[in-house]
Amino acid sequence: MTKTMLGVIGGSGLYQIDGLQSPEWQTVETPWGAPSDQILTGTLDGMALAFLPRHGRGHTHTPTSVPYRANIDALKRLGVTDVISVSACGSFREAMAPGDFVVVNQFIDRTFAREKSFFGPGCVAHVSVAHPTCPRLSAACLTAAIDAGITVHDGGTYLAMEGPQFSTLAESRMYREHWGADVIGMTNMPEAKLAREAELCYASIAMVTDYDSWHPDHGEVDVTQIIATLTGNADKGRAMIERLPGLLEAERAPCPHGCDRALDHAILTAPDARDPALVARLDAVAGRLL
Ligand SMILES: CSC[C@H]1O[C@H](OP(=O)(O)O)[C@H](O)[C@@H]1O
Ligand SMILES: Nc1ncnc2[nH]cnc12
Repeated sequence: MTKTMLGVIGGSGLYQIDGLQSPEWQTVETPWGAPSDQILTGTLDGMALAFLPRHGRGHTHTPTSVPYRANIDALKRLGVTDVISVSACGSFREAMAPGDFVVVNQFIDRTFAREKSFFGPGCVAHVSVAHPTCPRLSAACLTAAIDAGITVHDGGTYLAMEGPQFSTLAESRMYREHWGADVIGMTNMPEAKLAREAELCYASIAMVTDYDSWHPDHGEVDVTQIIATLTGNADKGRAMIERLPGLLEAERAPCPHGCDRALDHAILTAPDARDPALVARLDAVAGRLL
């Protein structure tokens, strides 16, 4: 049995968390370059936790420039078993109102300018992302949010766009009316896909900050308004995270949904045909099998 270690990736407005015992900002190097920032490690109610601000402290990374591979590799390298992704998002549903949380369980990936896999020529792998989030970890987040008094929606489809500009009105209407998306953001992809490749359980908690541009009564998206909503609700995210150690097993049984075994039958390249340099870079992500 492995010990549970939580990894929290904080999105816009969540650049640090308080209340950790033995907090330490650590520099982690990876074969994929530097993560977005140093990683804050410590314990929360006896459970090891690593926190990484996705855009860096000071918000220096754009959604496109976030080093997604380095971030996931660094968390895995530190021993993280379960990743909680916290993000801001726009809403396509009247009922998913600003300030509400959504436990995302599906994605439509419309990003196109990012490295999306740890694998490549010389070590080819195909993992399933049919169910891209971990139901066990998502259920714990849902309970934590309810316990923290947050209005939270159980399940939702997150459309990941490239950005950094927000959507046009026509795109917003198309995603909402024809594509069945519930929320929109710029960062959960390829993060979720990479977490699956790295055999990490992944849950996504999206905080609604706006109604994108489709809503007749709300006008267009305005980043000032988004930040105001985020700032006013930042404590909710922290309150949810604080409750997670009490809801997760300290000693981790194999994930009932197989997240931690995602690579079992995924690597296609024959052992003698593998590129040694790529295999070396995969030490943290796929060292279990390579
Ligand atoms: C601050 S508005 C746009 C920005 O906010 C979201 O970031 P994150 O997902 O990291 O919370 C959105 O995806 C954009 O990157
Ligand atoms: N409407 C929106 N579109 C894309 N990303 C967002 N992040 C917060 N609100 C957003």
